[in-house]
Amino acid sequence: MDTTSPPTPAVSVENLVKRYGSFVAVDHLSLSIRPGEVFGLLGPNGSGKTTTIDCILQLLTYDKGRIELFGEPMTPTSYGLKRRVGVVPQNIAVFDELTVRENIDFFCGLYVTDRAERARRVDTAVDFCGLGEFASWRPRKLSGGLLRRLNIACGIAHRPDLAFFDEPTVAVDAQSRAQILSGIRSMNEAGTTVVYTSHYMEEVEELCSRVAILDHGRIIAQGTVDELKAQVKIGETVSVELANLPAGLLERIEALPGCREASYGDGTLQVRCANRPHNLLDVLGAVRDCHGTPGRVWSEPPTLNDVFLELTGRKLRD
Ligand SMILES: Nc1ncnc2c1ncn2[C@@H]1O[C@H](COP(=O)(O)OP(=O)(O)OP(=O)(O)O)[C@@H](O)[C@H]1O
Repeated sequence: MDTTSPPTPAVSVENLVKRYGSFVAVDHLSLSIRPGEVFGLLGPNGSGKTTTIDCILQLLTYDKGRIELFGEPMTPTSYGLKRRVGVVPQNIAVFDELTVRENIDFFCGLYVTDRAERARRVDTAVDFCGLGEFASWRPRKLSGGLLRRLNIACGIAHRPDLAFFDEPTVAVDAQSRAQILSGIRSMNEAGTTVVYTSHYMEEVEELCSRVAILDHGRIIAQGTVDELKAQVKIGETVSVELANLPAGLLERIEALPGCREASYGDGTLQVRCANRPHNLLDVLGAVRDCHGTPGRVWSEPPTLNDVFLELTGRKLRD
């Protein structure tokens, strides 16, 4: 018999309710984030992600619920706990009149008073976010990607045990995105628990050990990406290159038992399938019967985006 008790959660939220007037933005939400995880919080616009994070951080009052960090109740005056937390907000929050380094030093100084130690941590954060050559620049001269990296450096320079990243890669180029993601990964490897919200499913799939999907202020699914994929009825997407769409093929495909949705565009037939065997063979059989001449044929397993669409019925940015 396994007698080891589960580790104390880094974040525990029980029955959280937040109303704006009569509108319920967070509706009896409970979640538990284990220490050492990268936990993804996903949901369509307005589903309550930022509100939940702001309640956890005590930046908002809430109507009901219990919030604990590392086993201690989190309250507006939990200054000891707040020191252990880093926040990278969705909106860039830096001072225009300070340089890159001065900004990071200011935010780090809210938690670390020892000057020598603070200088070391600021240096590390500057390197970590690849801001070395821009350390003396003012924010208005920085590109969007560098500004995001500065926003991150300000949130994590004090080396928190728990870090919240609210859409940190919005509107950044591929290079900054890669830098941000690898930075978050190495922070996590060094021991920081990470809570991550994003509208980019590939990022979440790559980065997060567990995910919760929110809709209308409620958690509608929670688990590892593989567990979520197993919960829904979607299977692979089969794609077939066809120079022309033979008459009757789309109707024939749509009548297949495994077809959930079929479309043709840009010379490619795409069939989203149910989770059942022989989808590829069935699709190719229908193409052959309609005298189609396939070019390339490929099949992709379901993605987190497919899971999200099935569960919420919506694209992330609708
Ligand atoms: N101060 C406010 N007053 C009234 N309603 C608000 C307020 N702040 C947020 N809301 C509403 O609460 C709901 C949840 O908003 P929230 O910002 O938490 O969503 P989100 O999931 O973070 O969205 P996004 O992906 O767009 O950042 C939305 O319907 C929003 O309009």
